[in-house]
Amino acid sequence: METDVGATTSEEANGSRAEKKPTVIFVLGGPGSGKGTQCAYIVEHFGFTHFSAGDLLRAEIKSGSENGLMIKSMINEGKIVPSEVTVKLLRQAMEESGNDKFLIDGFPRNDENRAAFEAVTGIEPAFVLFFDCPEEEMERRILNRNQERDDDNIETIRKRFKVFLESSLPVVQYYESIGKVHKIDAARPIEEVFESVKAVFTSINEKDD
Ligand SMILES: Nc1ncnc2c1ncn2[C@@H]1O[C@H](COP(=O)(O)OP(=O)(O)OP(=O)(O)O)[C@@H](O)[C@H]1O
Ligand SMILES: O=c1ccn([C@@H]2O[C@H](COP(=O)(O)O)[C@@H](O)[C@H]2O)c(=O)[nH]1
Ligand SMILES: [Mg+2]
Repeated sequence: METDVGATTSEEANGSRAEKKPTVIFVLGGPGSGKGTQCAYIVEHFGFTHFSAGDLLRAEIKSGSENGLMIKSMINEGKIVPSEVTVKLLRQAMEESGNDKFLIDGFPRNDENRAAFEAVTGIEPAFVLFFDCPEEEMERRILNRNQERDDDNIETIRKRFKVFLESSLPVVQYYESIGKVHKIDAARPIEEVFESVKAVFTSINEKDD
């Protein structure tokens, strides 16, 4: 069965039945803080489907889409791709997944992203995981990562850090102000970080029972 992401059913239009919205968790943190790494573990243990917004954008470049060149040049400059492009890709991926529990990694990147996602899908995140890590550690990790990403060079990394501080941290602060952030110390070994992540998911599952 397809997950209905932000669509309105005829019954809803009549006001007779509200559609159950999918559960979305935003996974935020600076470049190289370990978002993708931890999401892989969460998927294994808690049955979520993981979408990295960056991965979806890189796939869009590879697909030869008409937006490909624009996306490629934004990524190479560490800039934030327009919300309409990213939200469309996320919405499509969620609809096609067949799941109703999503980890959205590396999005929203700015306040406009956040507002566009909520307006288009009608979904607010259940909570936000924020991986907190010092810049020197993130830089070390990215420079040691061998994924052949065009933006994993020191010049673009510094631009990505600047954009993170100026545009993405305010989104985390917004969610903090409404009590939705679980902050994780990400400057520890992978297994230790996951112990803290696991504790968040376990306590939320217990509350739901
Ligand atoms: N806790 C950790 N300690 C040491 N290395 C780590 C840790 N977590 C992840 N790494 C490594 O650091 C690199 C970056 O991790 P990852 O790709 O998960 O980060 P990310 O937050 O998704 O980065 P980006 O925002 O650039 O996509 C990878 O090579 C990964 O293996
Ligand atoms: O919502 C998003 C996510 C990513 N981008 C662009 O992609 C790169 C790489 O993102 P990662 O999360 O590190 O994979 C990022 O620097 C942005 O240029 C985006 O525009 N919007
Ligand atoms: Mg990543």
